[in-house]
Amino acid sequence: MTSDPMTAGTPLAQSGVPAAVAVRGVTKTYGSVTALDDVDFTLRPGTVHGLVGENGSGKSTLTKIIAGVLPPDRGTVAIDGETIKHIDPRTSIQHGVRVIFQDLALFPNMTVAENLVFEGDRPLLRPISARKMRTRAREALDALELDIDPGARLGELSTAERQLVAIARTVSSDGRIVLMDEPTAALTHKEIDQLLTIIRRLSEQGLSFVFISHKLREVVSVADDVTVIRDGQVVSTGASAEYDQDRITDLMTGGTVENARRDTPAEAAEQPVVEVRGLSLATIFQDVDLAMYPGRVLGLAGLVGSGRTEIGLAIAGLVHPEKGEVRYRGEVVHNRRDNPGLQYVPEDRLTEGLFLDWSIADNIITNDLDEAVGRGRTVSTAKIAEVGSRWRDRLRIKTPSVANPASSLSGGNQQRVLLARALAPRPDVIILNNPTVGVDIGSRADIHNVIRAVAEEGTAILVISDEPAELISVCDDLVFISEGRVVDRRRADTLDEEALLDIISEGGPS
Ligand SMILES: Nc1ncnc2c1ncn2[C@@H]1O[C@H](COP(=O)(O)OP(=O)(O)OP(=O)(O)O)[C@@H](O)[C@H]1O
Repeated sequence: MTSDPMTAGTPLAQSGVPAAVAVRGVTKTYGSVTALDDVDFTLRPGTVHGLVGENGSGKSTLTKIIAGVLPPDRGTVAIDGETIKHIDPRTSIQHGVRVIFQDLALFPNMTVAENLVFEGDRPLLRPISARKMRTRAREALDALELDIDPGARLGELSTAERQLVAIARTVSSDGRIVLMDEPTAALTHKEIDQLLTIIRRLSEQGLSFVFISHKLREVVSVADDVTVIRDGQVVSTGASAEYDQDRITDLMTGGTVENARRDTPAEAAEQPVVEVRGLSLATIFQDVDLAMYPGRVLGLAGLVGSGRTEIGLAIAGLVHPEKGEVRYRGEVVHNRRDNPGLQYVPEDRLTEGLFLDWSIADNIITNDLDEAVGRGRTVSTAKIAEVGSRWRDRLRIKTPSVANPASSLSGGNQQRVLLARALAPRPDVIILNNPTVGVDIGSRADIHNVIRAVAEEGTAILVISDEPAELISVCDDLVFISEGRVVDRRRADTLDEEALLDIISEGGPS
């Protein structure tokens, strides 16, 4: 274990003022897995604290302990200088701790105002008046200088706006210590800037934030302090000025991560496996033409909301276009859902992806049941375990046993199970929607290597992504989508990140 002797485990002291949160000597195990091992963590009041680490390093477990959702096996949690004996969610909330989970825990069918003033424990017989609710909602939105209509239904807002409503609710309900897990995963670059500005402003007003993100650039820019966890242990903690992305990456992974660019193969000579012509659906996408070739990785670049996901879904047969056609090996396909040669990996693994109660191995094998047939032509549990273990090793899924439920994995490791499931039947076309969302930097390089290796084997791959570095590093060709239309096509090796970002944000060639 590499550690940073200068700072490892050193509490960030601030003279005279008690820490907003002080975690001391916390250990937490799940069965044979030690998720946290004697962890110290100090959140100074009025600061933003970036918490970083690879997938499965223990970040979510630490936030759950501070939020009182999980009891520690050993160690203590103090809030504002008061050590809390048996921390539970109610005590943590009473002390001003609020967690903004990735799913935001808001109510899409209620208005913004109703979401803002919702109190789960308010007696039914004492409802709040509509006028009071509007006033309180307005105040909460104004406090963050947000231009959002309190009467709008939450489900109609963009993800970024919902994120901001979640923060406004936290502030208006007297939250003072805010724990945010991957808050920017679904936001555009502009929305991320807006969110980070609001977080900075609120911290200057005295709120304290724990900010978990795999996007190290954001962490370095927004945080006052940084803590790096590796395998459940704090390997470094200190002022963010002492860190840059490279140093954090080294500390997280214990070594250097190489993120190579793909050696683009020679011009695609063969026939395309998939050919898309004139694909249109209402105002969502129009006249999309593209081709996917064996052994090549095509990137679909564009802003969130540009229509790129829907185009990917239409190619996968999960959304029905109104016009145009998709050909598979020259034949027009009518029901692509029946085609095991084509696999789609969704971005949202919790709602669209995994069977969380099933074992990791069962999740992987569902797509490749032939492989599970043993002697006597019955499904063999030994074979299922064998296939699961093979994929665990190949994608470095961090688990002591593939018999464990998928719910026992950290978010980034769940992402790998989804990928394994899609790759198991050896598809000849695979569509990956944001394949490394929520995945740490070391695992991202692993997943990129797997994508390249699968392409080498002859699979045609479509990668939908909003990460310029990812598109550049893994793709051969790029198609840019803006407002549902193809606005540009480039070979990836002719662009750098900046040029790519320019095309995406300007919505076409300059
Ligand atoms: N309910 C559970 N049962 C068993 N093991 C668990 C459970 N929850 C987490 N773990 C294990 O504890 C370790 C730490 O997981 P945690 O979710 O805290 O990681 P993380 O740093 O938040 O990862 P990610 O970046 O992928 O979200 C992992 O090895 C994970 O597999």
